[in-house]
Amino acid sequence: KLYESIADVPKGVQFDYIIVGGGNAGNVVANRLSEDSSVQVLVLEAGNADLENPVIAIPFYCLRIPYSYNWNYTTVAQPGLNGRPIDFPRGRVLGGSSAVNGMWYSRGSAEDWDRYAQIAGDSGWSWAGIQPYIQKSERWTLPKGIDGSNMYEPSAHGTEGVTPIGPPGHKFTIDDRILQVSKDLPDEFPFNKDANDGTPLGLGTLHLTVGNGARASSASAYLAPKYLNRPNLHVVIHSTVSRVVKTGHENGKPVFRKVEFRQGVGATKVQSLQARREIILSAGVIGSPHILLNSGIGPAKDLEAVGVHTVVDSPQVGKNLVDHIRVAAAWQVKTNNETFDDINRSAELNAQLQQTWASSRTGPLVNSFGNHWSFHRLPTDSPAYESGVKDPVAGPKTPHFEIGYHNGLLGTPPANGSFFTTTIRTVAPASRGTVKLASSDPFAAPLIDPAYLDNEFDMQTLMEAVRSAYRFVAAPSFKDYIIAPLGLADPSDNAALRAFIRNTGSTSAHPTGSVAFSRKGQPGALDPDLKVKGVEGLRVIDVSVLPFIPSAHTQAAAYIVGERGADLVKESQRKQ
Ligand SMILES: Cc1cc2nc3c(=O)[nH]c(=O)nc-3n(C[C@H](O)[C@H](O)[C@H](O)COP(=O)(O)OP(=O)(O)OC[C@H]3O[C@@H](n4cnc5c(N)ncnc54)[C@H](O)[C@@H]3O)c2cc1C
Repeated sequence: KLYESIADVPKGVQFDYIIVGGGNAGNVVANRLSEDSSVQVLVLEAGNADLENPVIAIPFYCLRIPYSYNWNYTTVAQPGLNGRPIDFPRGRVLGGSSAVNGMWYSRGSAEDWDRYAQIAGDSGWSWAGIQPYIQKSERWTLPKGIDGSNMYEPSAHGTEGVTPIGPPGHKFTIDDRILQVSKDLPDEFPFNKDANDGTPLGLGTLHLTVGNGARASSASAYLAPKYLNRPNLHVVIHSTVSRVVKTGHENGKPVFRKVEFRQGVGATKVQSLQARREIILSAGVIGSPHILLNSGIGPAKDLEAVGVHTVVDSPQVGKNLVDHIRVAAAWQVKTNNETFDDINRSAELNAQLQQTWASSRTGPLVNSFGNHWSFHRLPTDSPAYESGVKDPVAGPKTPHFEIGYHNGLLGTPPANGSFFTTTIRTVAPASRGTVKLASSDPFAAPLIDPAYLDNEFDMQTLMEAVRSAYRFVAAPSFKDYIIAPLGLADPSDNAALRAFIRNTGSTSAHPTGSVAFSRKGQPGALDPDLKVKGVEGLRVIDVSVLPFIPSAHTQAAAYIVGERGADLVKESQRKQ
């Protein structure tokens, strides 16, 4: 059941598992662990639960989601972005970032996952090893009126899982023009029917976590009423966890089976709860390392610097933060009343479309903010290879960068004009950043440093990616459509291109890696079974566990990590 307050949970229940964070991965874990009716599962989520709010439920409004559903983090000043600190969004609502994201669903390359397995020394993390978890999480669903041919490879998709996933449900006239580029420029933009089959390179139709025209989040899917009604599943919102607390020693290691938390906005009282088996941190790439550091599990030197007592010196906690740096390039296009700029500037049109959405779940509001993506390798003669930085991709079939295609301006357009935008991101960056404590106050925001563009490899990748986007709009099928670029005039002017990237670069909101796994017995934050090294009773299950960022949008990884993480917990339980 969903509770507003811990005081409402039936008295006397002893929780076997306490999951911190009812986000993307956390709700998957909660669902799977509560399949066993003999265990009691508690989820503590800091945010509220607001799935019916149209701004969350209507896919097209994903760029309008207000700050009240967000942790409102800001990075530290980024030297690679000309000293700018930037917004760093993370969902703070039941469903976590899956309730506020753009819903694009991509798994990365088979090589990404095979590298995880190799790092972990655990074939369960390989591409072959994760297939059962993809099947468990995915329920491939074609939207009304979409036949889906040329949009996916059926053998790569599960139809029996929990989360509805499918191609966009509304076709724009520009869609044919975009796909025509794969015929105009087949060497650079080869057609790829399905980027989710382990080989993402090429241009094709993207996939979305949308079902019956509405956003599917881990809350709407994994906490659907039939699951939330289980008598052994308890989800409490408005509960911000500050620390895990040592409760004793087992096997010569400190045990952490207690959480401290505050309930409600502005509350000062700290409450605590103990789990019989495990505490599972699913608080995300910032929340999970933040809680560990607050608890004295982290690099001793950094903890002492802010006056936090070290319980376990774990140098890798909070290290290895990686995100996909991105820029957006936009063009004014010949007006055809077909771009979504009109929706973004007309309240009247919005009202009409909302009615259509509500009555038939059709129309442009069933889409996110783009229908196509393309994934690319750097050319073999790229100056990136001369940068002295090791090529960060997982293998030869893994992309270095991605271009997303958008049928309008992202954000509020001017009063007149129609636009086309590309979002351009490195999907295999070399940069590595940190999450650190700002102070010993466990409720103070941590210091977030993604270290964007701190190396020439990433800069060269993004420069090549921007040039590629400009070549895209110069393709025969596009060039009659384009009027003029809005920002950067000429991407062959290297100085201007660098300045454009440093002045406008921002987050893709895909950070991973801040509590990463490594081989058992090797330095690192977690073992391959996601247990915190050097500790008993404590695991992390969210995208912070991935030692490299996947060459993909990261929610698919959250579902996969959640599914496999839950199985690993069950396996430990069986062994006990
Ligand atoms: C704006 C935005 C757009 C994105 N777009 C896409 C996209 O289109 N496609 C894609 O694949 N990915 C996208 N992503 C990324 C993707 O959504 C995330 O990588 C993924 O959902 C992360 O899952 P997670 O379980 O690791 O963390 P989250 O889903 O962020 O879950 C963490 C949860 O823990 C809670 N929490 C944190 N700290 C505490 C605490 N101290 N106490 C209690 N609760 C706590 C949070 O409120 C949250 O609910 C986007 C992300 C954002 C923010």
